Formats: sequence, C-alpha cells, structure tokens
Amino acid sequence: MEKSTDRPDRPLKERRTYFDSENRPVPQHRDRDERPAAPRGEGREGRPVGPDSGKPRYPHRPAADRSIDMLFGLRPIQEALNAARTLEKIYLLRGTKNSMTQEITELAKAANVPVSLVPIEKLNDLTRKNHQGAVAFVSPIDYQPLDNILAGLYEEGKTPLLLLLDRITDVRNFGSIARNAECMGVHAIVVPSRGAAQINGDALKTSAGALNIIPVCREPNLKETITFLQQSGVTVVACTEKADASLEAGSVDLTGPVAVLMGSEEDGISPEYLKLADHKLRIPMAGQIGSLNVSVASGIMLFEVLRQRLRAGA
Ligand SMILES: C[S@@+](CC[C@H](N)C(=O)[O-])C[C@H]1O[C@@H](n2cnc3c(N)ncnc32)[C@H](O)[C@@H]1O
Repeated sequence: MEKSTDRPDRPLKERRTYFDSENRPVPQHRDRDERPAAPRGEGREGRPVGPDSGKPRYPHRPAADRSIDMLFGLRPIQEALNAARTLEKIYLLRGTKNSMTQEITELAKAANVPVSLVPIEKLNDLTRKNHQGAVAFVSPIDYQPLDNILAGLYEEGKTPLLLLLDRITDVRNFGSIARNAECMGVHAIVVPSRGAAQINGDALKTSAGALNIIPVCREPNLKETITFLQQSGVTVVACTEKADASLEAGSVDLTGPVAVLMGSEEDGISPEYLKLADHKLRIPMAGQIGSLNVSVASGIMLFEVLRQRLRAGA
C-alpha cells in the first residue's frame, strides 16, 4: 500500500499574520507591513504557525448582529470592513470611481472578500433602489485561518483531515457537504475566496448546524493552498470520476494527514489542481450516469478515510 505521508519534516510555509503576540486577531484589512511580527514559528508571508499560549487559537469575535444579513451603502460597508466583520461578498455599481469605492475594494481584497462590479438593476433588485451603489452580504460564520488550524492540529497530536472544495457553488450542496464533513471527522473545510457557494441561512440549515461546528477557511488561491498543504506534510487526494485508480482498490493509505479535493458541479476539479494532487481516486459506479452528485461523492470518499483510520485504530 502506498504511504500517504512522505514529507514528515517539511515545515509550514510562510503565510499571513492573523494574530498578535497576545493572541488577538489582527484585522485583515491592515497593510501587511503594519502588522506585528509573528510571535513564534515559521509563517507564510509573516503568518505565524500560532502562539503557544494555551488560549483558544482562533477566538471568535464578539457577537455581531447575525440577524442583519445585508448591508446597503458605501459607508456601512466600509465600517463593517474596518470592524473586521465577516462579509460573504460585495456588489459595487459598475463604473463608479471614487475614493470610498477604491478603499472598499482594497479593504475587501485584504480581507479575502470577493467584490463584483454589477449593473444598477442588480442592486435595485436587491434593495428597492436604496443602495448608494453598494451592497454587501454579511456572513453567518467567521472564516478561520488555515495555518492556525493546521498548526493547532499538529500541536494537539491529531492527524489532519481537510476538505478542499473547488468552486462548489450550490448552497445546498455546500451545506450537505459540510454535514458529511462534520460527521466524518473533517477538521476544516477550505473554499476559494471567489466562486464558492455563499454561506447563508440555507447553507446553515442544510448543514444541520455543521457550519456552526466545523471551521471554514477562505483561501485566495487554491493552487498555493495545495502547495502549502503538501509542504506541511498533508497528502492531497483528488476525488474525481476521471481517475484511473479506484477507491475500493485500497491502494492509497489515507490514515496520514490528508486533504480531500472535490470538484465543482459543472466542471469538476480544475486541471491545474489535478496536476498538483498526490493521488487521484475514482469512486466506482455501475450505472449509466457519468458522475455522482458532489455531496454524495464527498460522503463516500470521507467515509473511506474514516474507515481506514478506524481500522488503523486512529
Ligand atoms: C457532478 S461531478 C462533476 C462532473 C463534471 N461534469 C465534470 O466534468 O467533472 C462533481 C464532483 O463530484 C465528485 N465525483 C462525482 N462522481 C465521482 C466519482 N464517481 N468518483 C470520484 N469523484 C466523483 C468529483 O469531485 C467531481 O468533480
């Protein structure tokens, strides 16, 4: 059986800074150069592996008003970003150029919040014309930094199991995948900043509450994320109906640190991610339809990871 971990000694790469030396969250909109240095350990782009303080590694912010799920107008959105509120996405009126929209765009970029430039009709539909050229969707969850979660898992002696979702856009598929993930022992779900399903009330409901339990990490570039994970000793396994290797053959050891990669409903897994993956596995099928629903496929794949780990006594 192929061993799934062949890079035990590779260090975590440098990443962004998320916490100061007191373990307080650093607002993500600040210029990187203004941020305090990582307290200890290696960090990608100055992002620490995590302070060894015994305090919660990724504390939740004081409860924001979760009943407000949309913000209208430039000033409220700017203030929300400055207060490090978690936004799902921002719509700005196409063609508007002023200092406030420029600032919002920069703050959003630093906070990994996708911004779309949209026609006025879209904003009017959402807000009964009361938008001043800007609408934002407030997230019902706080996204968490992947580096800290990974470092925390290693420090706690756990074997990381992560789920990478490449552009899963259907909200209910996403919720259902989160439920599978939570039930199968996944430690964190990773989604791209752009092209992921909006996390909203429907997603929470379909997840049966899993999204309140399992951390979700929003990453600006999944290609870099895959490389970072591999350099951190995590084997990336692409789950694709196009793979030659079949899951039931049991040829891949999934008992080490593993990230399972699932592809989008429309296009599957991006070729550039497939190239990077350490293994590609296919779930055998006996019918005529070419592929399973991605939520079903994730459940089967994650069950195989759990099955191997239980057998190994993990
Ligand atoms: C609906 S499928 C994508 C089909 C898409 N039309 C394509 O061309 O790839 C969505 C995702 O579910 C997973 N999936 C579906 N069936 C699978 C199978 N038999 N084996 C492994 N993964 C599967 C893969 O991750 C796939 O990218």
